[in-house]
Amino acid sequence: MLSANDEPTTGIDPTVVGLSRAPAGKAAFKDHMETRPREGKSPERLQHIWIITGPAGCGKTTVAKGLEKELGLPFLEGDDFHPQSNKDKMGNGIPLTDADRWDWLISLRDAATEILSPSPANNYNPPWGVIMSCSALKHKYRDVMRVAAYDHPSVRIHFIYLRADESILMERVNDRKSHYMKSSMVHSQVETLEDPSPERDVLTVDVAAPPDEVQRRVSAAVAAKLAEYEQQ
Ligand SMILES: Nc1ncnc2c1ncn2[C@@H]1O[C@H](COP(=O)(O)OP(=O)(O)O)[C@@H](O)[C@H]1O
Ligand SMILES: O=C(O)[C@H](O)[C@@H](O)[C@H](O)[C@H](O)COP(=O)(O)O
Repeated sequence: MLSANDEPTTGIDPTVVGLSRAPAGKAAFKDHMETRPREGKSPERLQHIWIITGPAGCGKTTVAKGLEKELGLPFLEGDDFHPQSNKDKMGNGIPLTDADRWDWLISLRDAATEILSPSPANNYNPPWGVIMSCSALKHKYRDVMRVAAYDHPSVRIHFIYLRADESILMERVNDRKSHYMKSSMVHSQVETLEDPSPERDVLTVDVAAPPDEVQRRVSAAVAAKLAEYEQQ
């Protein structure tokens, strides 16, 4: 049985790059979708926060929506949590500063922990996880998200880092119309990015592939991570 502080120690490499095999589909996640405590298992289920991360244009929203559908979990769109002042700044081609980002990150984190807490809104039966999109470009921004597990021993944080070259990001942001983030911001996003790949709770997915293939890679990474917990 997995206790609150245990982490999987199986041999599965947590860094998943360029997987090409399809995941087992919805069945792979069935056990985690179960909302009742199961006999013989701890009634305190683990809850997972899946943070889809990477610079503008890497495909966070696209992937998060795909996972939302596949896992049947709530999705928090990071863009929706920016104050208007941040959107105006980015829309004018001015990169955000650390000071602009703290409250945004904290509000996203708080929204995730609220969803995962028993409340009248979820009939005291919160979901087994939540998905969010959030660029979380720097290590310290990711640490803000990691705080979500400090006071909630049943919560596990996973970053799914969508890795792409600047040329791909430029292409995708250029193709995306009616978004405040324009392609002139891509370079500063890449410059600001501190490579998340070496961090132990990060699953890295190469996204230089069509959307269906990227979605398969992400689903496979999620299924592999969940399988680690099942093996405990
Ligand atoms: N794998 C992909 N291949 C080609 N285009 C993609 C892919 N994933 C997303 N896109 C497109 O790229 C643009 C940016 O994707 P989006 O999900 O908004 O990225 P982000 O949320 O990271 O900024 C959108 O127009 C989207 O339709
Ligand atoms: O879809 C996008 O283009 C990005 O998700 C973008 O909208 C995001 O909100 C900013 O990237 C946040 O600001 P920073 O990435 O500069 O922290």
